[in-house]
Order: sequence, then structure tokens, then C-alpha cells
Amino acid sequence: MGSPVYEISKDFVFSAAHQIRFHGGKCERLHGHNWRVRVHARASTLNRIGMVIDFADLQRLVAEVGSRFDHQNVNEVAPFDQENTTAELLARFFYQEMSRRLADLEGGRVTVSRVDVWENEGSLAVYREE
Ligand SMILES: Nc1nc2c(c(=O)[nH]1)N=C([C@H](O)[C@H](O)COP(=O)(O)OP(=O)(O)OP(=O)(O)O)CN2
Ligand SMILES: [Zn+2]
Repeated sequence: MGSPVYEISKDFVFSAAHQIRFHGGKCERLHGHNWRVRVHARASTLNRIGMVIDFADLQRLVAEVGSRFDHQNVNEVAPFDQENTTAELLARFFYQEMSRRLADLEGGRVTVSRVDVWENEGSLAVYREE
């Protein structure tokens, strides 16, 4: 029998503007998206009431990370004033920030397994670490 793995996810949606630097095409012009970020959290043991982590706590953490972008120009919000605003780099940012917050809250029992970022319904980037 395999070892147990429990995984939950929470979505966070924000509306913002951005431009892809050096794109050379239409995406270099200022434009907007309703980004959807899905953070997947995993644990091999559950807490005392049978949860990886409460959905509400995961929502609070992802909102802490993501709210800074809502109704902003993402290119002006650190660290994206210094790096490109691709879905891949946004996914990596959410992964790193959420990993830090979950480690602080749960002491390593709960980790981020992946982050999905949709720029629109059909365009998805995934970041995970192996
Ligand atoms: N690998 C990536 N490619 C592109 C990214 C990205 O983050 N990673 N981003 C863009 C632009 O942000 C662009 O706004 C989104 O591109 P696209 O999905 O092509 O957007 P459209 O609204 O034009 O979608 P259609 O399905 O073509 O209507 C570009 N590439
Ligand atoms: Zn775009």
C-alpha cells in the first residue's frame, strides 16, 4: 500500500493590468486579465479535526499574497517591477510566498504541491518543484 497524501486547493481571482516586456507582439502593450490562481496544498497527516488545513485559512493566506495585485498594474508591484509578468513567474511567486506562510503556520506538515495560474480560460501555467 502507498503512503497517504491528502491534497486540497483554493482559488484566488484578481483583475489587473500588465504588459509582457520584450514580447515583441501585442502582449507588450498594456492590457488586462482576470487572473485565476489555484494553490494546491498537501500533507501526509491531517490535523486533529481531519483537515490538511481549513479552506478558510488557505484562502486567507492566498489573499494575503494576491491582494496586492488586484486592480493594479502588475508591472509596478514588487517584485514584478524587476521581472516579467508572465503566468509562469506569477505561479513561481505564489508558490514561494505560500510555501513560506504555510511553513510558519503549520511547521512543515503542510506544503505547497503546485500553483496553477490562468491568464484566461484557455491559458494555464503550472509551477511546482521536484
Ligand atoms: N508562456 C506564456 N505565454 C504568454 C504569456 C505568458 O504569461 N506565458 N502571456 C501572454 C500575454 O499575457 C497575453 O495577454 C495572453 O496571451 P493569450 O493567451 O494568447 O491571450 P489572448 O487573450 O490573445 O487569448 P486568445 O485565446 O488568443 O484569444 C502571451 N503569451
Ligand atoms: Zn497578458
